[in-house]
Amino acid sequence: MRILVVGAGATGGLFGGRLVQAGRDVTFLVRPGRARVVEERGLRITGLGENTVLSPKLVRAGELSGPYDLVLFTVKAAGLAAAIEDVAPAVGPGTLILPVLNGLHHIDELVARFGEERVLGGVAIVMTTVDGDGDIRRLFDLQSLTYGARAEPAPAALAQVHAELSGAGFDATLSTGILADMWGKWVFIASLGAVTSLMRGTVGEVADQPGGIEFAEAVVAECAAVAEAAGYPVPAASLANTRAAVTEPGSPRAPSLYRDLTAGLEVEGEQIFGDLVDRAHKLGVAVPLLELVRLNLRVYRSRRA
Ligand SMILES: NC(=O)C1=CN([C@@H]2O[C@H](COP(=O)(O)OP(=O)(O)OC[C@H]3O[C@@H](n4cnc5c(N)ncnc54)[C@H](OP(=O)(O)O)[C@@H]3O)[C@@H](O)[C@H]2O)C=CC1
Ligand SMILES: CC(C)(CO)C(=O)C(=O)O
Repeated sequence: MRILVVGAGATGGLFGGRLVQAGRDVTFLVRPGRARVVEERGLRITGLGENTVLSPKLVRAGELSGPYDLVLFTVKAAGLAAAIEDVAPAVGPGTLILPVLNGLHHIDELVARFGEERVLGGVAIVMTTVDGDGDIRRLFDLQSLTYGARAEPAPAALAQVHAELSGAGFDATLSTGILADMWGKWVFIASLGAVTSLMRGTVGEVADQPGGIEFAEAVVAECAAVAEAAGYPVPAASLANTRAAVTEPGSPRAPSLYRDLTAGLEVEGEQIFGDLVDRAHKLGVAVPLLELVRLNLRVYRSRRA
């Protein structure tokens, strides 16, 4: 199976790198700057005692030949529209597309370009970043990828995709309820992102202040209410995990959105919070805290512009 990984950043570098290590036929679609770094240093995965150096196949936009069987989309939201056009020559009638972006906004864009039947749902649970040297640094011992068909019947090639992704050094799960999984992850990332980005602090820094835990719990309640109204209530155990993760005193936890924010980089504010607020309004759910986060990040983004 020919696999194209779009982007060799924090998520694409890790999952694509693991697939390369496992001997799968993987090519990374990269832009010139990233290509230079990977060609000079190799694709390096570091952190948690690891020092892996790989020399994967790279391809640039305009050099793609023939369709791939699986396209793993690992760009950030701001790069999605351009990446969709770059990757189009690699998508044929039998290609399946597996995006790992947070939220749900990207599904509509991918479906509009490539068709309903081609786009799977996906959830990545990792904590990785690209460091100053261009290496993929693992910050936490999490490596899991969950994917599945968003509607029945599932594409025939999905079983083969699952076989290719399995046994490659990360947890690979074929889900029969991927939309619910995506909503669950969205509630988690929006809760964690809202608490840390609005307060400009890690989970522990917020939880350690009077009122911090109550604030975080109120954020989780808003996010969960939207998911429930949308028809994807987060199971109680999963919600309890989310609540525990965002209220833990002393915890250094923070999402990639917070790392981007504190580094002065572009953030996925509209995709993670704005989209949730819009859906809440349509569903009649009150989300004053999420509206505040959206406004806060809009101000941040306007100052960057
Ligand atoms: N990092 C994490 O721990 C997690 C992130 N996520 C989500 O995954 C998604 C991806 O995030 P992440 O991997 O962190 O982002 P990164 O910015 O680290 O990586 C994205 C990569 O995509 C590349 N890219 C963008 N456009 C193109 C293009 N047209 N062609 C080729 N490459 C392109 C960028 O290349 P260039 O270097 O040229 O800019 C960059 O290397 C986000 O939605 C994020 O929220 C989900 C779970 C965990
Ligand atoms: C919260 C986390 C680490 C889970 O994978 C994530 O999705 C992110 O940082 O973007």
